[in-house]
Amino acid sequence: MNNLVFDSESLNQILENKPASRQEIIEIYQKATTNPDNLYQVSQNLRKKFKNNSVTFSKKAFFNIVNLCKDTCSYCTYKSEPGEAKLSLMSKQQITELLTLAKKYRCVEALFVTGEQPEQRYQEARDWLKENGFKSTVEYLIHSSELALEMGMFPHTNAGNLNYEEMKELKKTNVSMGVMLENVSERLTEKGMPHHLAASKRPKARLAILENSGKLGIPMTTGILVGIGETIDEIIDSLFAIKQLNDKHGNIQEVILQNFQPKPDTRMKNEPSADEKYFKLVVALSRIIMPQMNIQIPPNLSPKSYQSFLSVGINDWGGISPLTPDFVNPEFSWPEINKVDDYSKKAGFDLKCRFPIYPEYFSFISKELRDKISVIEDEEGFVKEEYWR
Ligand SMILES: O=c1nc2n(C[C@H](O)[C@H](O)[C@H](O)CO)c3cc(O)ccc3cc-2c(=O)[nH]1
Ligand SMILES: C[C@H]1O[C@@H](n2cnc3c(N)ncnc32)[C@H](O)[C@@H]1O
Ligand code: MET
Ligand code: SF4
Repeated sequence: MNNLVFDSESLNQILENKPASRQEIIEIYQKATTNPDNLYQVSQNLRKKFKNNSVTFSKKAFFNIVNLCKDTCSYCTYKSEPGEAKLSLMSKQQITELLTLAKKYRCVEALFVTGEQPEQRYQEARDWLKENGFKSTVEYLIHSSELALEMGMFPHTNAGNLNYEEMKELKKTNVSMGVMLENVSERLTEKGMPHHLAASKRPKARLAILENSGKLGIPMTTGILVGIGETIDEIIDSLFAIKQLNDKHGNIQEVILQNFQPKPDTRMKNEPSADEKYFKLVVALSRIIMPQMNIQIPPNLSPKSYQSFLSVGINDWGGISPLTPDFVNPEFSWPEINKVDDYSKKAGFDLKCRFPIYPEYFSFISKELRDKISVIEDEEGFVKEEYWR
């Protein structure tokens, strides 16, 4: 590859004619490590071209349904053991109470999160299910999703590796679902690596889940956890794996780029958080690998600088909760929506409140769900201002 690739105009041309190849992306990255400006220019142009001047977010409440988990990821502080203060086993009443409160705060999304197959490993989880009248966590999620819909909120479930039948059931009530690929690298599952004790994070398993979501036509959120000891090649391979899935099924609605933050009670407590320069390069590469994709970074994980990511390619802030903590990163509180609005405006962008499902994917869901959205959507498919401001 010659120096032309580094020139932003030539880069643009490459992307006009055909998608960038893996090898081109590696070279673009290498050159950008000394001078990232051209790369940023191109990612910003693509972002403008496909996403205009909008940046979106989802006004959500985080339902920590059950945080017992049969797996152990070395970076995770969400997972709890029985008896710990942070253990969460939400009762039906607690779920109803939080839904009621979320409605008062004018939330649109109910984000349901669980550990991985908790009842497979913990008697406490089996007892909890029994007390609430359910045979499985998924059955409980189906019930919770129905409750959310009844109260006028839209469920988005991220319960890790669900099987085809389970996802098919949840599709009836969930407008979208999520599962993070994290990374496609087998190396990260080896001894001493972050996914060694997490069978559900084996790349083949995660890719199979995403493949199933494609077969089922579920609008799907996935993404990469950046800064967990991966190489840039492994990041690039992960991005191409997501692109390939989406080229096949067209159901990947957004890619979350989540920057690792160390947690004191985890094996990775002494590892540094993801380097911001590196993280920004990953954001920009994601935009040029998938020019039309919705690309999200969580603003709470870059509290001092999140607005600067608008100029390297992102177009979404993900879920922002006015009432619940981010149970995955509890030390990082959500910015106020008004602040995010101000910062976005100052950077030249209009903040819009989206549903958990993006407007481009409305045709994927049932008429029943579609009708529920249409009551409060504006001409562009976002949430009418009067429903969330
Ligand atoms: O508040 C959070 N929301 C998380 N979300 C929700 C996300 O921010 C958005 O609200 C939804 O994706 C809506 O599209 C996730 C969704 C996924 O599908 C997979 C992983 C996450 C991770 C988080 C998270 O760590 N914190
Ligand atoms: C729910 C999602 O949160 C992300 N996640 C888990 N632990 C951390 C951490 N320490 N820092 C940043 N993100 C994390 C993973 O990507 C997981 O899939
Ligand atoms: C905090 S992670 C929540 C979802 C699931 N346990 C996963 O890792 O994908
Ligand atoms: S990230 Fe998800 S699968 Fe991994 S330990 Fe945490 S809850 Fe379990």
